Amino acid sequence: MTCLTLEDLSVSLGRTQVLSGLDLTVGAGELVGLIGPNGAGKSTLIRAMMGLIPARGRCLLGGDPVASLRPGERARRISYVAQEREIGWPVTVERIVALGRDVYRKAGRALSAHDRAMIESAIAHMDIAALRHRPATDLSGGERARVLIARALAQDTPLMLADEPTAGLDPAHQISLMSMLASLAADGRGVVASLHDLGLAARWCTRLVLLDRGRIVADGAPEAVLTPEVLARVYGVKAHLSHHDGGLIVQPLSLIRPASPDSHAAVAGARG
Ligand SMILES: Nc1ncnc2c1ncn2[C@@H]1O[C@H](COP(=O)(O)OP(=O)(O)OP(=O)(O)O)[C@@H](O)[C@H]1O
Repeated sequence: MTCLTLEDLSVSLGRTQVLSGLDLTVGAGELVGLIGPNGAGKSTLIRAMMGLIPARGRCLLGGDPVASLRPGERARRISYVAQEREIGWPVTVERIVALGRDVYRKAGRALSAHDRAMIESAIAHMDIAALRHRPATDLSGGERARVLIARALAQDTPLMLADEPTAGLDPAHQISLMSMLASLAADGRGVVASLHDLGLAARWCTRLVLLDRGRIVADGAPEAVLTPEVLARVYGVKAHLSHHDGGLIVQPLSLIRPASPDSHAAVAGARG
């Protein structure tokens, strides 16, 4: 089943064309890692998938144009973890996570037993039980990130879009988060996460989509996308690639040279 379809999607911000002619489908059961250098367009793409910025072409959510959905309907179908982790109000962590259930409740109605169960499950998955009564404004960056991911989890949507969800997390919480995203996908949801850590992307994602200067230059299994040639041309790095427990290990080692201007054409053959 397809969760999300992009057809010839392009986005301009100001006078700059940031995304150009993207075609992509995300299926139920996929954990798609969106990778690419700084400025490649990952956040812009996630925001366009959410219908938060105007785009040309089509972005369909289960067949419906995302821009046509009312905010409440969209929030029942996609959860979104933004790159920004600012929390403006000094409300408790528990209340922030509970906001994820607001999309299912009429204003003023009490939380149902199911709402409470989803909130508790999200709190447990993100290991924030000890923080639940703390004002969210007093938390560290990584703690705040885990609270905002828990809110998205509590939303319990068929598709989750997460913009750099592992940024600022310690290694244990990074692994625990990626494992949880993989279980969401294994349960039949679609998950798209932008990632800079190529090791995590290779280890956990079922598929990688590599963006470079607003275009998809590779799309496929981690082994097909993260080749030495692609890493050199798109990121300008030499990396050590190996296998452990049947999974790909990627460790960037050194700079080669900046990605060349003709990198789009050169790596086009890696498209899946
Ligand atoms: N409002 C804007 N007007 C013009 N250009 C913009 C605007 N917002 C973003 N951009 C440009 O769009 C490009 C893509 O930005 P985006 O944040 O999507 O990249 P990214 O891949 O998420 O980068 P990073 O890995 O650094 O977070 C960048 O070159 C950025 O400078």
